[in-house]
Order: sequence, then C-alpha cells, then structure tokens
Amino acid sequence: MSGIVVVFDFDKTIVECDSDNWVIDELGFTDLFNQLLPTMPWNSLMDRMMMELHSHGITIEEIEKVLHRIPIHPRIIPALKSAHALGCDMRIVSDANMFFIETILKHLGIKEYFSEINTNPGYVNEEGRLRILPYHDFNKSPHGCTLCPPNMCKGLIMDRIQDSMSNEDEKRLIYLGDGAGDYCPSLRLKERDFMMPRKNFPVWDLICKNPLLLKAEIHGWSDGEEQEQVLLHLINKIEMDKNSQFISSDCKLQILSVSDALPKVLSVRP
Ligand SMILES: Cc1ncc(C[n+]2csc(CCOP(=O)(O)O)c2C)c(N)n1
Ligand SMILES: [Mg+2]
Repeated sequence: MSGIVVVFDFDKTIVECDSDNWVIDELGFTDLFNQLLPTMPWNSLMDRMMMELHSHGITIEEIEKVLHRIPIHPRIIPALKSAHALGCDMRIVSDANMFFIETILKHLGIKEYFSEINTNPGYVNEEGRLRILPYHDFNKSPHGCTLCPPNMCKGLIMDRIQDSMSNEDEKRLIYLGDGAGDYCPSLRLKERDFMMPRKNFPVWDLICKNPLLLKAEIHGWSDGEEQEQVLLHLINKIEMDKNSQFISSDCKLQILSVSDALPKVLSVRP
C-alpha cells in the first residue's frame, strides 16, 4: 500500500455522462422524466422512473445493455489500472446508484480495483423491478447539511472515510469530482490532501468563488487524458515527498553518528 487513498465521484468523473440521464434518454423516457422532475427529489424520481420502465415492459437485461454502452474516455481505465498498480486504495462516492455503478464496473472489468462503493442502494426486487433508494433516509434522519441534496451528503461519507483510515496522519487523500455534490467533501480535505475538480464543471465554479476555503491543493483536469496525467503526477509527487523525508532523516542519523564518533577520532590523534 502506498498510503494514498483516491476517492472518485462516478458520473462525469469515471464515466463521461450522468448514468441516470443516459438510461432515461437511451430508453426514450426523457419527456416523462422532465415532466416529473419539478414534483419530487431526483433520487425519488429515479425510483419512480424505474417503475415506469418496468410497467412499460422494459426488462433488467435491457437496462443492463444500455449501461454497457455508456461512454467512457479511453484513458480512464489505464489511469485506474496505474493508480491501482501503484498501491493506491481507491474508493467511489457517488449520487448515482449501486445497480448502475456495479453493472458498469463489472462490464468494464474494473470493479475489483475499488475497495468501497458508497452510493444510493439499487437492487432488483422480486418482481424484476429496479428499486433505487436514498443513501440517507431523509424522512427518518435528515443529515442537516445545507450544501448537499437530502438523499446524500458526500461530506459525511468523507468524514467516515477519514475516520476509517488507519495511521490517518501519514495517509494522503486525492478527491476527483465534477458536480455540486463534490463541493462539500472538498471542504473536508486537509492541507496534505489534493482536490482534483473537473474544470468548468459545477464543483470547479463553486471552488473558484473562494478557493481559500479549501485546505487541500487544487489541481484541475478537463478530460480523461488530463485526469490521467494529473492523477499520476500527484501520486508520483506524494511518493517523492515520502522518499525525501526518508533521505532527510537518514542524513540526520549520519550527522548524529559522525558527531558521536568525533571525540573518539580526536582522542586517537597524537
Ligand atoms: C439541476 C440538477 N438537478 C438534479 C441533479 C442531480 N443529479 C443529476 S445526475 C446525478 C448523479 C450524480 O452522480 P455522481 O455523484 O456520481 O456524479 C444527480 C444526483 C443535478 N445534478 N442537477
Ligand atoms: Mg459527478
């Protein structure tokens, strides 16, 4: 393990579009979706739309086929492979849902790279209908964060990730995201961490309003190619920092041993 935890948003960070919109648009339900959107929260609407798909005879297999075709930049998978090979602990924090994310990751053969997927529950029920539920039950216990949608506060998830990291002080986090929901977790990052916002996307605009609110170093990216370059550069930089710390502590040891030896050396001189 490299001591680096990389937290990825999913939609428009790993895949190139919003998986929710991709499924609705590809199956021809955009008009109904837009009609219902003003009447309920996004996450509840996705559950409702899955009911609509089911009642129109659309099967789980058809939804899976659409998910298998989701666009992804050609450098994303090589970037994830490299980060994994370099020993990074990689996790997902997403406001999409478990069914969509697992279906896509399994199809791409990259599910095993991630140690954790934090997202809204999504599962196929006994009638063969996809159910999508909120990550936080906002009726029973609202999360109370004013920056985040009612179903998910990514900042709270980050708190848990930071608490779960053993030797927390020695570990360093890199967070990649694009959306407004990625702003709250960016405020949780420490001085030693890195925020990688997608340039000119909502999280970038929010950060630009007052970059000083972030403690972490900010490194933007525009597409999969730049994401790969910046991510591998940061991993490399963290490794170099670690090595230079070792070198400086080795030097201190040498200096100590030289000064210890000095009186003895002096004493054998005539
Ligand atoms: C105006 C407006 N209304 C609703 C939404 C909600 N929304 C859109 S896509 C998505 C999934 C994000 O997944 P990920 O966290 O993986 O990027 C969510 C929660 C929005 N972004 N903008
Ligand atoms: Mg996103």
